[in-house]
Amino acid sequence: MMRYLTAGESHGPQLTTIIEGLPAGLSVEAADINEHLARRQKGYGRGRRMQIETDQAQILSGVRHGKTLGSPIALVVENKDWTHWTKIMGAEPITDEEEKEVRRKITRPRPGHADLNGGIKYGHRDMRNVLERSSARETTVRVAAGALAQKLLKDLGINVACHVKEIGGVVAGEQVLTANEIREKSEQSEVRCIDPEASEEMKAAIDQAKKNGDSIGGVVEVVIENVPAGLGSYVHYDKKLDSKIAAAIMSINAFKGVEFGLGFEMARLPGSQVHDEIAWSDEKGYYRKSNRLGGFEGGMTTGMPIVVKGVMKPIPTLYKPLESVDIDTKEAFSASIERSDSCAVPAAAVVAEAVVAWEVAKAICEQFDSDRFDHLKKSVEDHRAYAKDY
Ligand SMILES: Cc1cc2nc3c(=O)[nH]c(=O)nc-3n(C[C@H](O)[C@H](O)[C@H](O)COP(=O)(O)O)c2cc1C
Ligand SMILES: C=C(O[C@@H]1CC(C(=O)O)=C[C@@H](OP(=O)(O)O)[C@H]1O)C(=O)O
Repeated sequence: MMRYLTAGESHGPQLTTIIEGLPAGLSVEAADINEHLARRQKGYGRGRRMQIETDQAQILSGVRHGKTLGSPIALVVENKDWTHWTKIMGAEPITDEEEKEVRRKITRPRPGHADLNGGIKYGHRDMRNVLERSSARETTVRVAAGALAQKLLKDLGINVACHVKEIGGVVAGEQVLTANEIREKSEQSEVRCIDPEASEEMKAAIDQAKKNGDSIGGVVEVVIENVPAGLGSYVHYDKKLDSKIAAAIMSINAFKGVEFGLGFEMARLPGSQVHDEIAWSDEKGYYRKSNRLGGFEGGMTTGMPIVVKGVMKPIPTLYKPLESVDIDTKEAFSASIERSDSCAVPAAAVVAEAVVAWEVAKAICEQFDSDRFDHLKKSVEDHRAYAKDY
């Protein structure tokens, strides 16, 4: 089974992930990962931290001469910012005097961040201990793990893309494009949006929010094309692949909702305008005449593109902070102000792409012969041929 763990604090020395279960013999190089790390760092609306970091993955185990070994893969990404935080974030004990000097204790929790709940849960009186791990800095290594999943999918002929549909109420116009076209067009936009006019309006909305000391959220979409039909299962609740993808999206910091295909609009439409008619052709085998369900029926892939959206709430840290309470004095205060992004929706789209790719790759490796990549490829090809003529 494919799985990974991550470790690391936002201002600690590095982020680490250990990834297990990828087949042996998959071609992988650091460049495959770094491409996605760079994409995640980009995007209009990010704060100063992204000018400090240049995220690069070091592959420490599990890959030899450009091929996976089948053994656990350890990846690390350094935090360049660590050099400014060694005393504040170091593991070694410090004296009371040193602590007074270096500590930036957080006692005024930010509404919408993990500060207060995390402090109560773990008994921390300095909510920096919560912030450091609840920070979306951790998504760096999730994108690194997702990059390996994306490499596996790519080598099986499965294309993955993401783009931004909405920021701060500005909605991109609808376009019918392939995953590769979405990737190409969205990468040309500073907000990762395929509609150039909406891109400019989104940037203006971000500027305005920043000027107001406020933040804005939005909607991202992930598209995965050429997925084999029948991934996942209907036989048990925990085997439904759409539910795993939904959980993966919801696990991204600040994500509050998920939709497949027409999503919540389905509530307002009759069945005849929601379900996708089934057809068969010599060339394609079974297909759907539309893809309003976003690639899933019964917790299983239909073979049509997976189309999933996630909504990101506005960033919680506000330069004009909301009211909060100091946990030492219980007095009302403005919440802490930390260096912050004003909008991270374009970056979050890349994270969404990575976590969805991971779930799809994992489902493939669970369903097919996956100790060796060459066997996996053959097994997927055989299944495609079988499903076509079923
Ligand atoms: C890519 C990305 C960047 C983020 N940047 C910030 C930020 O600069 N400041 C902030 O307060 N929250 C930021 N967030 C959101 C917080 O991490 C998130 O709101 C927090 O962990 C609380 O979790 P919840 O919103 O899921 O409840 C970011 C999220 C993502 C995905
Ligand atoms: C570091 C990243 O995002 C961070 C996510 C984040 C948060 O609270 O989630 C807060 C900010 O961190 P800092 O306080 O160091 O400026 C963001 O920059 C990153 O995406 O790599």
